[in-house]
Amino acid sequence: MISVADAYSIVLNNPLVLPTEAIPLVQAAGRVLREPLTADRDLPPFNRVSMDGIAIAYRTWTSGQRQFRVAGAQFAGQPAQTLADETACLEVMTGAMLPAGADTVIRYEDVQITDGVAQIQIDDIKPGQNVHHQATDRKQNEELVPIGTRLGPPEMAVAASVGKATVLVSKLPRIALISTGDELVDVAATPKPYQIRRSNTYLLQTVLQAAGAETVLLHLPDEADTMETDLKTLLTDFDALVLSGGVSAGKADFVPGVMERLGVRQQFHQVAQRPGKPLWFGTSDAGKVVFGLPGNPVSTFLCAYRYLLPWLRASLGLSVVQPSVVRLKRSISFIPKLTYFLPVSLSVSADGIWQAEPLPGSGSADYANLLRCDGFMELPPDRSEFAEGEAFPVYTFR
Ligand SMILES: Nc1nc2c(c(=O)[nH]1)N[C@H]1C(S)=C(S)[C@@H](COP(=O)(O)OP(=O)(O)OC[C@H]3O[C@@H](n4cnc5c(N)ncnc54)[C@H](O)[C@@H]3O)O[C@H]1N2
Ligand code: MOO
Ligand SMILES: [Mg+2]
Repeated sequence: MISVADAYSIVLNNPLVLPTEAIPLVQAAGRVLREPLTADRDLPPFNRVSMDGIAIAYRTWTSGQRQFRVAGAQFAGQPAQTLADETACLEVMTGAMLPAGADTVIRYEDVQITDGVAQIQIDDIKPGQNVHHQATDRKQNEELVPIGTRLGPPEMAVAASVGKATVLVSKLPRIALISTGDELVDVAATPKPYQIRRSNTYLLQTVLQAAGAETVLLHLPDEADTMETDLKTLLTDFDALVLSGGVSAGKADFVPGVMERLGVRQQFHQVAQRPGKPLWFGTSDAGKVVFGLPGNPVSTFLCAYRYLLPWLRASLGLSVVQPSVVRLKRSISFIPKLTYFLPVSLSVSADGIWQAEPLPGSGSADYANLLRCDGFMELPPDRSEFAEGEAFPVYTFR
């Protein structure tokens, strides 16, 4: 049995090596960049007028001039005009190029235009005001967004503005989510008294799709030969397999043995944790990855958040998300020498500090208990009493 830390580093050291694909930017939201985004032009690319008004040469203001003949108008989308007569002004619109010969813009709210003459009505203007000067924000050829960044709203805006009509991203991994167990029936079925509906794969689909993977939900019966035949094909068709069930000590727990026969190298089996002790993890020479999650739903759930999700993020080239550290709202004890992942609900105390209410439920098959929880608090294996006010990492799933 290995520690949580060792299991976690083995999992993170075996990410998928995902190929890249060039896709239209309009389909790329949420995908992970595999090329840097660089500025093809200065940002902004020209001296951009930032207020509707008039443009003048500031030195006329300092010489005492307050009235300006309106010599024309510069609109956004037009090449820059020239203020030929510096004692005149040009009307300018937001987003327009600042006309040559002008350097300062006064808003319409601060001028009175009558019969083609603009009268400035404020006492103080600054040189260069209301102009968003070229290259103020970023310079041409500067790297704006590094490889390994997920394309969120700001990144999509920048990608569009620098002209990335197609963008190189990590191919979405194809992951088979496979429940095992003869007691399990389909969601649409009416279970017999000794059957239950298979819920784990729906939970796993929710976790993985949100993080950026293509998933397919499958089910295998407790038959070693059928499992071996089907899993052999699935290993070819998918980048990774996530099984739930069939990894503990039961006579129908065939996953480890079948994986061995299929040449998937066991990286570890059993972790010193609760829930999730029977966790199995393996890799194949062809670069495929297999998670054998313990079947108890809370165990599947915890292993998905503590191991599978960080692994998917690493495979996509994303950085690791650190858990938040939260104080216990009341003391709790846990005797076994295992890392305990305690279901908790989170709230803010009167003095504005996040706190965690222990909600152990009735154990790792009590998936309904998770409905009132926000995450799992990780309690270390080398002690059994945890006091109110002590702070520990929490893996949130909300
Ligand atoms: N003698 C021992 N027995 C067990 C041990 C052990 O160390 N020694 N480990 C316990 C722990 S911890 C867990 S977790 C479970 C894990 O067992 P398996 O991974 O073999 O899972 P199954 O036996 O197939 O199922 C366990 C439990 O979960 C239910 N289940 C399974 N799949 C689903 C699903 N897709 N949706 C909903 N519920 C599911 C299944 O009906 C069983 O009740 O082993 C303990 N035993
Ligand atoms: O992994 Mo188990 O979930 O502790 O029951
Ligand atoms: Mg079992």
